[in-house]
Order: sequence, then C-alpha cells, then structure tokens
Amino acid sequence: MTDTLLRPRRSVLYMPGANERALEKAKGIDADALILDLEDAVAPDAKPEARERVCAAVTSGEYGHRELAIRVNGIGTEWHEADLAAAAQAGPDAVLVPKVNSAAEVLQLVTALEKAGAPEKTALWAMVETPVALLQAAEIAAAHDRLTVIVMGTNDVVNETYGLHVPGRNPVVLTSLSIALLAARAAGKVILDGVYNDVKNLEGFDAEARQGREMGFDGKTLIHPSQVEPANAVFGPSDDEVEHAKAMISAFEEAKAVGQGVVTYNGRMVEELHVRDAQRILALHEAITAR
Ligand SMILES: CC(C)(COP(=O)(O)OP(=O)(O)OC[C@H]1O[C@@H](n2cnc3c(N)ncnc32)[C@H](O)[C@@H]1OP(=O)(O)O)[C@@H](O)C(=O)NCCC(=O)NCCSC(=O)C[C@H](O)C(=O)O
Ligand SMILES: [Mg+2]
Repeated sequence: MTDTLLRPRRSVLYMPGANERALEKAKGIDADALILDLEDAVAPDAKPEARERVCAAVTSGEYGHRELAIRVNGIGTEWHEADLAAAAQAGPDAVLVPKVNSAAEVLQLVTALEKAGAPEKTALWAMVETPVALLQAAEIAAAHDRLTVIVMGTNDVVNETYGLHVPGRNPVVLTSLSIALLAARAAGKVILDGVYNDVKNLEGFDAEARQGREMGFDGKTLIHPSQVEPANAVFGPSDDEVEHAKAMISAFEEAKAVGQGVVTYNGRMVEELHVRDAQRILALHEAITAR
C-alpha cells in the first residue's frame, strides 16, 4: 500500500477560510486533516481576503502533523483560477476541487496545477457531489494518479436530487455513497464520507459515522471540533481490533506452516484475504501511532 493510502484521514475538518479564530483554533485540534475552505463557507465579498488568509496559514508551518488541503471554488466560477494559482503557490498537501464533473476536468485540473507551479507533494482531491459526477465516478476516480482522494459532498447530493436529510440517510444518498466508494476502490483511491450538519447531535453523528465506517469509508469530513474525537474513535482501529488482527494473523501463519490455507479463529473462517485486511488495520494503527 502506498504512503498516500495509508495516511490516517479519520477526521477531516472543514473550516471557513475567512474565520481567523477557527484557523487559529485548528492548530490545537486533533484532526488528521484540515480543509481550509474558500467555497461554500465563504461569502463572495470575503473570498479574496480568505484566499490570502488560507495561503498564509498553509505557509506558516504551524499545523504540525495535520494534513492541509485548500478547497478552491469550482471550475467556471469567477474565483476558480485565482484560487487555484494561489493555492498551488502555497503548496498545501492537497488542493480540493468541488463539483468535479468528468475525467476531462480532472486532467484539466492536473494541467492547471502543473502550470501554476504546484509542488509535486500537492495532490489533487476531488469532490463527487453532483448527479453527473456520480454517473461517471469510475472514470473520474481513475483519471490521473495525482488525484488521490475522493470527497463526498452529501449536502450537494441531497440538494441536486431534491431529496431530504433523514436519519440513516435517504436511499439516493446511500446509492451515491456506494457508487463513489466502489469507484474509489476500483481506482485504488482514498474516499471520505460527507459532513453531518446537526452539530449539536453527537448521537446522530456517531450513528452516521459508524454507517460510513461499515460501508468502507476511510474517514469523515467534519464541520465542528466536537465531531473530531468521535470520528477518530469510529474510523481508527480500536485496541480490540488491533489485538484481534494480530491474533488472526498468528493463527493463520501457524496454519500455513503446516500446509493449510484456511483456519478457524474465534469460530470464524480465516483465509489469506482476511489476513490482508488484518494487515491493513495494523498498518493504519501504526501510521496513527507514528503521527
Ligand atoms: C457550524 C458552525 C457555523 C457553528 O459555529 P458556532 O456556532 O460558532 O460554533 P461554536 O460556538 O460551537 O464553536 C465553538 C468553538 O469552536 C470553533 N469552531 C467552530 N467550528 C470550527 C471549525 N470548523 N474549525 C475550527 N474551529 C471551529 C469556534 O471558533 C469556537 O471557538 P472559541 O471561540 O475558541 O470558542 C461552525 O462550526 C462552522 O463554521 N463550521 C464549518 C462550516 C464549513 O466549513 N462549511 C463548509 C464545508 S461543508 C460542505 O461544504 C459540504 C459539502 O460541500 C457538501 O456538499 O456536503
Ligand atoms: Mg458541496
């Protein structure tokens, strides 16, 4: 597995690029990654100032282990080109582009990042959040190696499909999440679940985060500091999971040594593929511990 895939992204916190207090506060929040937003969370008049603010935040070097992404305004908006140029110069870990609608747009964005002088370490992250994008998710995810992370935008999915936000998420949202997840996995990319809007409802947040983990998401995008710790707990392997993975690998290795390709551990069948998943869990645990 590559370093990019293994980097912990259990908790990925958005913050409005115009909000100096939030940018300052984020230096002490235990999120794996921060998305400094220039899109939805920033009013049109505040965008130029927010752009300067987030670029200064990125170049400050004051965010420690946290992976930093700048979310620029989408292709075709009046701010997109200036955002992309400034972000490329600041050189965050990633530039996140909302509402990416085709593989051709991914290639266009990669070219634009190169032309703007983005350092090699700056990856492209793309939001899949429109019906047209979801229907081409596989092509988008596989379009270029510089695209490493797919980010779900479930507010836009609900908006564009005229659906409703309901506990457990409506079937169209679940279908969208499934399609994007399959596309990301087919292309070997990381995928992050969408945000949970009801900031005061931590029980609801926990249920939605667990649903995302069960589906296979690598982590969840967040909008409030109170969501960080629960996301880290849900998406990080627990001590029990780590012990279970180690014991399962040992049981399988013992069986293999005497020529068996399958064994039962704790009453359940274990084959090579289960061992690979256990190794992935241990590698994620090590990456979290090493931070
Ligand atoms: C949702 C909020 C507007 C709530 O704000 P507020 O009521 O002010 O929160 P609190 O008073 O509880 O804040 C407590 C302290 O925490 C700091 N804070 C709050 N949010 C953040 C944050 N995101 N990052 C860092 N710090 C944060 C406050 O400054 C307070 O600090 P202190 O002064 O020391 O007490 C607000 O949380 C918020 O703006 N959240 C982010 C909103 C956002 O970025 N939205 C855009 C991304 S979501 C999206 O677009 C999804 C996608 O595209 C889709 O389609 O789904
Ligand atoms: Mg959106």
